[in-house]
Amino acid sequence: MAKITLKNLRHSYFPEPKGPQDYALKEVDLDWQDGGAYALLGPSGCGKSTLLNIISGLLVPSEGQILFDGQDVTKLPPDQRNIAQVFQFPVIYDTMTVRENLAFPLKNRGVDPATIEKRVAEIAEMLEVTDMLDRKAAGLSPDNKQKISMGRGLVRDDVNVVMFDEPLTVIDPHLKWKLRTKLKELHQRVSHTMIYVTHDQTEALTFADQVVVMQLGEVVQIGTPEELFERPAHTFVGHFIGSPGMNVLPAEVKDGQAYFEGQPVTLEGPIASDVPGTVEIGIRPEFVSLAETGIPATVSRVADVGRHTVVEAMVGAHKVAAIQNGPAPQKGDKVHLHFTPEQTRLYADGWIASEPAQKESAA
Ligand SMILES: Nc1ncnc2c1ncn2[C@@H]1O[C@H](COP(=O)(O)OP(=O)(O)OP(=O)(O)O)[C@@H](O)[C@H]1O
Repeated sequence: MAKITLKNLRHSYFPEPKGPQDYALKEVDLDWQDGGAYALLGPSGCGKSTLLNIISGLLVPSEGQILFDGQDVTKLPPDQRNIAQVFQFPVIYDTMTVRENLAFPLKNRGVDPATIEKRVAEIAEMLEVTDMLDRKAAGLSPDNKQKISMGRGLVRDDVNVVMFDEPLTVIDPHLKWKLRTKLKELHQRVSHTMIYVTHDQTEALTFADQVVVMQLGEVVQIGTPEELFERPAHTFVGHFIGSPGMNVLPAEVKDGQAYFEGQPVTLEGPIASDVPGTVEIGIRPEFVSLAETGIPATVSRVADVGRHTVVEAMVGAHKVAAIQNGPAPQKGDKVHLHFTPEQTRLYADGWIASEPAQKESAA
């Protein structure tokens, strides 16, 4: 295993890129720590596959370097990078048994038969496929085939990184959660560096210790699932993670005070008195409550989603979502909204511009 460093990485599919819009990857500087469980999360077209292909060696970046434990591998072909990859669709040999499929990557590398037998038995036990070892792969269900495909990715213990590219695409929805949890457990047992590529926040947040969020060819935030939820560094992260996503509301700043629709709003911490660019307030629906006083609003929609109610209320022309655990109002009700100050952030041109709340000193 290795620490993977991406240094000043940029990639354009155009031979002569004219500006940032021509780059699929704009500027990526990243360290993937040895043994980490990472998710690469972002919408379709944000550059996830481009980044993955650069790490695996299928693509040489237009600019920048890839280092494995400090060694430059930018120009090395895939077979010299010692990487295991699990794709969207199972890559297994139908004519072989499950045992032969799992053994294949080891046999290919000349590993001795006793070690192969031991390792295959371990991986089969972890994936709960021991009873299938002597069955031909052709007869397996799609999810079992994908399990074997994952097993082939995990069976070698000498790889630098195991990369999963949307591995649950073919899996039935009711089995997805099972495999997702299994993968997390497998990471804890085999402790390989793993990179899990997905556009699905649930998959990313369940699997990863660190989530790398990408948008339009850029990394917008790297953090634990809690950090991404608690304090999104960019409004995109706030929108993309959470259900519903963060409210992003147009704001004004005068003399260090933020306003939404003319109403003063208390933020988590200090801001510069003159915040440049487009200014917005970000507050998650979990931290908006209906109160006696606050910002006047009219309820426009009430949705009971089981554990709680999502209330949408209009403040002028702007919709604000609030998660309510108590009695729900009705459509058309006049209400007041209260934003929890420690959870209310300011964003300038999309990026966070308020300071975190000052912790009281223990003096
Ligand atoms: N071979 C290619 N030639 C030209 N443009 C490409 C090529 N591959 C990808 N792109 C463009 O590069 C950008 C990033 O694409 P990429 O496939 O890396 O994104 P992604 O996040 O993996 O999306 P998806 O989840 O849909 O695969 C997109 O604008 C895409 O159209």
